[in-house]
Amino acid sequence: MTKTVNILGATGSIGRSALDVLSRHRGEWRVRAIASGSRVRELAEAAAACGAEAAAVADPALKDALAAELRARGLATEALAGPEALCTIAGDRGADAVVLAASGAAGLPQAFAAARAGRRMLLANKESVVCGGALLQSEIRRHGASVFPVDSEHSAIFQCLAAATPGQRASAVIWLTCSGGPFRTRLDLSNVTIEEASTHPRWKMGRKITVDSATLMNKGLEVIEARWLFDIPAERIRVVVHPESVIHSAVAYCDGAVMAELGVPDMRTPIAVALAWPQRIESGAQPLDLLHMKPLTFEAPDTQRFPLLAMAYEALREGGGAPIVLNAANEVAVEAFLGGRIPFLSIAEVCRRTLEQVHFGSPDSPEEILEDDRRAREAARGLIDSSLR
Ligand SMILES: NC(=O)C1=CN([C@@H]2O[C@H](COP(=O)(O)OP(=O)(O)OC[C@H]3O[C@@H](n4cnc5c(N)ncnc54)[C@H](OP(=O)(O)O)[C@@H]3O)[C@@H](O)[C@H]2O)C=CC1
Ligand SMILES: CC(=O)[C@@H](O)[C@H](O)COP(=O)(O)O
Ligand SMILES: [Mn+2]
Repeated sequence: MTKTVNILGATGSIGRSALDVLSRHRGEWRVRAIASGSRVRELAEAAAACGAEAAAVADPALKDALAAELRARGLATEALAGPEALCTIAGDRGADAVVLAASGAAGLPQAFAAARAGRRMLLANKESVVCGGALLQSEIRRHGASVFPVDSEHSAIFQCLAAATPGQRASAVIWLTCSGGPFRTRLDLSNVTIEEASTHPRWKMGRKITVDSATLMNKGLEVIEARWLFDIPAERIRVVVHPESVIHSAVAYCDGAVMAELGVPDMRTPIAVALAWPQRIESGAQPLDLLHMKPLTFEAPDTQRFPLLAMAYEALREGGGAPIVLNAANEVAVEAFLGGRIPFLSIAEVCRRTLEQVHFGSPDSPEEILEDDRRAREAARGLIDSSLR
């Protein structure tokens, strides 16, 4: 029988890769609904290509524009708009799976909606795991939802842990691999350009995550993501720089065995894993040719030049609202950097100062998380504005 899937963030890098994988399995999978932030033309094009029954934009003011784009392509796709419509799509019990691939904390309500509806969650949006913390995990368990990580490292860890017993997991150590980003060997980061920070050495991704990889904040977010997705404390999560991005992460067991997942850097592989698990399906990714592979190298991350990685560990240790504050400050600072308002090095500085300034306890609801997120953003923007005066 054909299965159905909804995709949040369908116009983005992950969303397009997911549509590509699905297009190879039209007999088994049908796309039911897709959603994006504001780019209505791209969303309508995606609807035309995948035949979605409904399409939604987060911006409520764009409903008519979306409807016009759909009509212009002769589509009967229903046009929806607004954050509630996106949550309805995320929690749609008529879909067998939902791909959560919005960028940033904007994806948080969608993750909670999917969790509360007990969905099969194909989870790319790491910010929702970072901000949702223990609360999101408890909602996932309470409502019988299941999470299949799409983030490449977490997909690797998921596969390396798949056969582990609870006893084996209890002492397992996660090796989270990190490309090192575009500035791994660059000593002076004071004159980094937007273009340089927006070019990843191995992966083609959205702009925000690409800058996060350049600051190593991406790895910091991934440490927090791994802590919650695998219920493993920070002390047993280690980061290793592996510039070739062939080993996507590894798990070390107490007997000395280390399980790793390898592959070419292509997000269609983790998407296919998440979609089909425990089966495996063709993804379109090239096979890894072990005979012609360059040497694999490893080094320790430099937390002096890239302090955001250490800040993420600290935020995790501090707990409460600290990861929410760090994430919010980072989103604001990255946006300011990409807008040409602050230099690259100020991203970490804005995060550090916001963490010093703003403290919240553990949130009790997604609404409280969003309120903490809003207040942290306000503080980060204040710091940026005062630094520009
Ligand atoms: N790209 C990658 O290879 C990887 C990405 N990830 C994670 O996946 C997520 C998506 O990343 P990526 O695809 O690169 O990002 P992109 O910037 O390429 O795409 C972001 C998507 O989110 C949509 N969007 C924007 N605002 C909202 C909103 N309020 N609600 C719903 N959707 C919204 C955008 O729509 P619009 O086009 O209309 O703006 C777009 O479809 C991030 O959390 C990232 O960290 C994780 C691992 C790898
Ligand atoms: C593809 C993916 O999962 C990204 O998160 C990628 O890992 C970024 O690479 P680095 O953050 O290691 O540079
Ligand atoms: Mn990743």
